[in-house]
Amino acid sequence: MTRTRVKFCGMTRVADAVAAAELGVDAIGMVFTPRSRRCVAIAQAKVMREAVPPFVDVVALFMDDDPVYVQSVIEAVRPDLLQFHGSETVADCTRYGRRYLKAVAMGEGADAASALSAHPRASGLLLDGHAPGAVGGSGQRFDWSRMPRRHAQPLILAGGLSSENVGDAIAAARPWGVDVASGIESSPGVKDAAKMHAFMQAVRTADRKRDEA
Ligand SMILES: O=C(O)c1ccccc1N[C@@H]1O[C@H](COP(=O)(O)O)[C@@H](O)[C@H]1O
Repeated sequence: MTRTRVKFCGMTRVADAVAAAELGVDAIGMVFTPRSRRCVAIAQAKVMREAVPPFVDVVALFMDDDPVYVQSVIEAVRPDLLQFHGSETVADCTRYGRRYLKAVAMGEGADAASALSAHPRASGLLLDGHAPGAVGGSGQRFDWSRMPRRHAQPLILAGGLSSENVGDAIAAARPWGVDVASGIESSPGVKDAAKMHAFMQAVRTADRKRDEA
């Protein structure tokens, strides 16, 4: 039975994190890079972390951030996974001794195959839309046919997903997982309960269609 994994990213409110967990998400993302509109304070992240039930992973997202800051987040929030969105090398990602996801920006002309092979130690690779000049989490999608069909590590599709297009994205790219921030929000960092619910429904419908095909 197909079960596309789901991560809701950019959580800043406890109620949103709890609602996402109740909907059955596999992971909740918190953004710690100060360059993001969704950057959450460590104190607030600790409260959210405590509210997330077992069997739901907490993912801490960074983008070329100072290692001292990254380490302070790790110690305070105790995330299950790290997610790196910048130009971090393997050494930058592995220095904390934690499991991590590495994002690959799928801008025009990006070579997905070589970008993916550059991070053999990542627990998963996240292929993301890339809007020139934007930081990330900007709702920019990419051509899903560019997503490799097979790879040694789990591949996660991100960028501009919403309840309206995630079914088509899953049918086209058959990702191991999907990740969404802006498509489930009313404003940056503020999640919309109806959009979160509709997104999960759309994923499960797409999974059923894959099994019936
Ligand atoms: O969400 C952010 O603010 C963010 C900042 C910097 C790097 C990545 C960020 N979010 C990640 O972007 C993708 C796609 O987001 P969207 O659905 O297109 O808004 C997702 O993986 C977020 O984790």
